[in-house]
Amino acid sequence: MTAGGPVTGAAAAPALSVEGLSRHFGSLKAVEDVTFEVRAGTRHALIGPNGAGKSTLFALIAGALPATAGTVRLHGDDVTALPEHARAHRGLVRTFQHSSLFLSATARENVLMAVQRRHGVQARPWGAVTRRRGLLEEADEILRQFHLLDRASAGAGALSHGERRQLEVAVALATSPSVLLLDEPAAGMSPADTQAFQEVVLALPREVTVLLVEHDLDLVFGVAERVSVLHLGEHLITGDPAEVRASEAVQRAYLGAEDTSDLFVEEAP
Ligand SMILES: Nc1ncnc2c1ncn2[C@@H]1O[C@H](COP(=O)(O)OP(=O)(O)OP(=O)(O)O)[C@@H](O)[C@H]1O
Repeated sequence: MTAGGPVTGAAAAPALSVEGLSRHFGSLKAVEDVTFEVRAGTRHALIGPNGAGKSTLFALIAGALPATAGTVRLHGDDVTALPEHARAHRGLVRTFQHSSLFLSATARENVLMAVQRRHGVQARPWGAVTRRRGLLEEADEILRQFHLLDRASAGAGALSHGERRQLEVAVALATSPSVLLLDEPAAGMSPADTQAFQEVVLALPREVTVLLVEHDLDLVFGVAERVSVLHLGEHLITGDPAEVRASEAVQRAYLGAEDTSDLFVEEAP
């Protein structure tokens, strides 16, 4: 395994792949023999009805939960044995469903701390944050991309729910990930916040591959170029949105689920 990045010669490898990945809880097969790939540079969504195994699979990919069987590869490199922080160090970075921000620090300080970590500068959230001009400018540029520059001096705890979710992605992006895992970002968001968040995801740089686990199918079909569907722990299909919508197996899996109608409504032109 090569430390610090993709394996040389593996340029054609998918950004992320899972092969035969399983996680059992006693006799419950929460994730069972799942195999799919996330191509480099794509916005890829993972969906499925309640209890399908999405959160468990996400935790296996991030390294928060050990697999019962199978392999996780990052840029072709087997990272299955690595803990979450080591995967993050290699560029596989997740945002959390529950806020991971320093709520007593400002929006700018939150991004600055992530920028500092990337540059190997010691960050001290409880004290004065080093204000090196270049790092500060970098942090402000990220805040600008996320339409948060005018909120830079606000405490993260004073931001609206939607702004906080955007700040979480800004903080993750500041660590320069190659694969960004977004864990149900629209949870608890208003439709307007979800729309703003969709624009943020669409504006992310192409060097960053995005894997999104999300219940809000408007957001999923608004951003995803590829979609993987889980059902009862098993992988049903990975394809482009039209293929997934047309899949009878997917239609059967969603039958009776409240969000079925959304799944099959054609996208607005
Ligand atoms: N720590 C655990 N111990 C035992 N069973 C678990 C555990 N975590 C998840 N499960 C079970 O695994 C199955 C898949 O759960 P998971 O949360 O991964 O599904 P999900 O698709 O994310 O569901 P939802 O959409 O409702 O969040 C469920 O039956 C759940 O009860």
